[in-house]
Amino acid sequence: MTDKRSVELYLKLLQSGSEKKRDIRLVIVGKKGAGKTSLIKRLFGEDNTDVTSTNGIEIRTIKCKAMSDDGVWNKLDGTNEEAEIHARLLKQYKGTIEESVEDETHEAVTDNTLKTILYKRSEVSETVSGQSEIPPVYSESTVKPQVSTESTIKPPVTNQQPNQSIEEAKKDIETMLKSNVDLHDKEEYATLLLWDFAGDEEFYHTHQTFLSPDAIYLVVTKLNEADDKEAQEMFQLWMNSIHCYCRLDDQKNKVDSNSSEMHEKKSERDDCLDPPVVLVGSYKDKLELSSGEENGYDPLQMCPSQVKI
Ligand SMILES: Nc1nc2c(ncn2[C@@H]2O[C@H](COP(=O)(O)OP(=O)(O)OP(=O)(O)O)[C@@H](O)[C@H]2O)c(=O)[nH]1
Ligand SMILES: [Mg+2]
Repeated sequence: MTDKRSVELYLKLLQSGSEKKRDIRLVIVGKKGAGKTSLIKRLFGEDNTDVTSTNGIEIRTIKCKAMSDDGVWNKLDGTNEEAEIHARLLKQYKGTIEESVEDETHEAVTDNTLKTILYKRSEVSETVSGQSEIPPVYSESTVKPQVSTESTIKPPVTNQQPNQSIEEAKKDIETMLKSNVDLHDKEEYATLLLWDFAGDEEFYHTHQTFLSPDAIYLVVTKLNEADDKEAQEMFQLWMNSIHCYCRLDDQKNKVDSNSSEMHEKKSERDDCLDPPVVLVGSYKDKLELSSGEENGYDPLQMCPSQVKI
């Protein structure tokens, strides 16, 4: 961040390609001691007998593989970071690699692929800026150096010679091509991010920074406190905070104090809660049920009646 030219270059390069985001952020919120961390541990089959209170936000990253169409995510074990990076980069050039494999030796594949990648890169830089502002990686035999005195962005200051960069790029691509990435693999790498929030009120002023519409929320509430006014207010606070960040248009989401209008809008909102919230009732073991309730127990009935969920 201290090298201004590198930042500009990086921002320009970001415009030269796009990728589908396959991350899901699951945010777990609720009042202090509601059982958020215990719930996560339980969901992942971990021991939850000795849980300590969360400080700030604890983030867990769970790597998965997912088919784009069936919605099933399978958890991956071990480190797949390198394979993931290789797959993400090579799949962009699937067609080129396959064409090259058909008529060339492995050596030529690398050269052709590299040529195409480099060519595409300089082509993009022309398209984006109207002039060649991004200093392309080049090789004497393929693409001519395009960094001239007219370039508005100079290459970042490094000790590397241009040929050194191209050699390193070649080596990287060779390594990737040898890494057995299955270009026909229909499953894509995906990441589940679990954000376990601390329930302390001291952290509530940070909500605006961390709550976003690009998440699914688990709101944890103690079932044995369903009649406690303070607990109800806290629960409502979480629901309101989350839905401050919805994406649906204002008309559908605005909670109008005018009651007749509110009832009309309420039914519309019922169908399209956004971002999605899953309500989890904890402390079921501490519920004192009367004899009639024991068999027909409905956790949703325990939710404070005036709370919109
Ligand atoms: N009896 C009972 N105890 C629970 C239940 N869930 C959690 N606890 C206990 O409640 C205490 C607090 O649980 P945590 O999981 O740390 O709660 P938290 O919501 O993560 O708390 P903070 O991180 O401080 O906001 C722990 O001692 C847990 O063992 C439950 O369903 N029943
Ligand atoms: Mg916790």
